Amino acid sequence: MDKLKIQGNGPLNGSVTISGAKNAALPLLMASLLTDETSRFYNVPALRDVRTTLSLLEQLGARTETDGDKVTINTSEITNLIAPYELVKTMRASILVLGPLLAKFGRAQVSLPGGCAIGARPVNLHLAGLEQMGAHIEVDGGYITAKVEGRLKGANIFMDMVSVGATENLMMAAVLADGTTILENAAREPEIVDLALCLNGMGAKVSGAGTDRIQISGVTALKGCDHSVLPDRIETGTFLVAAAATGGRIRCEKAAPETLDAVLSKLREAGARVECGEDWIELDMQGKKPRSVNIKTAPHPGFPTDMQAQFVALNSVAQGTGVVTETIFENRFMHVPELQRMGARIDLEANSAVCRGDNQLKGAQVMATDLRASASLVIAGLVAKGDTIVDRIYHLDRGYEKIEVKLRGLGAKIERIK
Ligand SMILES: CC(=O)N[C@H]1[C@@H](OP(=O)(O)OP(=O)(O)OC[C@H]2O[C@@H](n3ccc(=O)[nH]c3=O)[C@H](O)[C@@H]2O)O[C@H](CO)[C@@H](O)[C@@H]1O
Ligand SMILES: C=C(OP(=O)(O)O)C(=O)O
Repeated sequence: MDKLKIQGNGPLNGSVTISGAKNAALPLLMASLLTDETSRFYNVPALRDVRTTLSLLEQLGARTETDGDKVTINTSEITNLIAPYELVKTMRASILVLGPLLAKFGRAQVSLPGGCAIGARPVNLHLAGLEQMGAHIEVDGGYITAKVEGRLKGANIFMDMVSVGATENLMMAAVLADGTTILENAAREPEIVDLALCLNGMGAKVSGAGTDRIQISGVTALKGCDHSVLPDRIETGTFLVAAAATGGRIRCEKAAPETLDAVLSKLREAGARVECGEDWIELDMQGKKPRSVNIKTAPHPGFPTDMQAQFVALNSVAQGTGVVTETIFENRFMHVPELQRMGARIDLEANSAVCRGDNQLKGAQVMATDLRASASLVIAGLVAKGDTIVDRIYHLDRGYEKIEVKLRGLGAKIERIK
């Protein structure tokens, strides 16, 4: 199993190119199931989750070709409508084949994703929305079996929690439904806007994406697409926090600053000078230590839960005390005990982490437990005195493209140990 060895060596400095967003790429690739034609995607990140998605699509009968960051998918011969446990257990986003398969082929069988390190993560909203659109759904033996007679029917769906995945699944189901679907209390994440943009490019009629009310007028068929994946706002935020924690100065190229308002505002509060252009962000700590910040996660445009762990690492070395409150997932503080092993002074109180800064972390052997927890350990390793070994980095490889290569480009001493 690969590990990362990090030797804390001062401020990050330089320029880094941001990859396409994992959380945009996964639903976009699944959307190729909605057409018989060929779809072409650009700026697709080379990630484990993308490879898993392509394997899943291939199992269903799609033909895929990857050439650098371009992925071509032909879905003219989908022969299998089952997403098996072996793949779904490694990537929860596999549930996103359910809406497209049901809308296009009238049936699908998808393994229940089950819980994961950060929480239970049920899919009740996905299933309830599809049922409202006329699907008959059974859950048995760990599998969701969904069927519909003829086409799905447009419906007015109110989701009583804001869910990114349910919004995406129902949006993809609704584009081929008979009639109009309204999704109320929809998630407003930039990745949903990107999906709507792609679907409209395929001939769908989606409006309101980016607001909490999305309207979809169903059409009978969609064509293939040519779509470039949105830049990864979480990868961008992770590099910016790493630079801030080390007192450094970096420039993120090919980024999407407009998707990062809440994160940039917290970085400014932490004392960073942040400047943005159309597709770049520069952060400069001017050699200073960051100040601790208080954070409360919330659905977009609130502060993203996927950036929470990185800010816990930042607060652990910043000046003063910062309180980080997690409101989206019930178990997303798995990084805290590992950071404590490096000397971080953090108290967990209900769903808050009270981080006392003014502290020098020390390198240690730590274990990655989930994707963003891993990122926080890497950041801690960059500011710690001595060597840090991060184990189980397969979590990191799900969502960060060549993170050690990119960090080395910024001057970090980090290597992958096979
Ligand atoms: C691949 C992808 O895009 N993953 C992102 C997506 O995950 P994902 O789409 O799984 O997250 P959701 O937005 O659905 O989850 C938000 C909350 O709603 C709950 N819930 C969700 C669905 C449901 O049917 N019932 C239910 O109770 C979840 O348990 C969680 O507490 O959004 C999360 C929240 O921004 C991010 O952390 C993930 O990185
Ligand atoms: C939780 C995350 O991803 P996923 O929903 O794929 O588990 C994440 O990207 O931080």
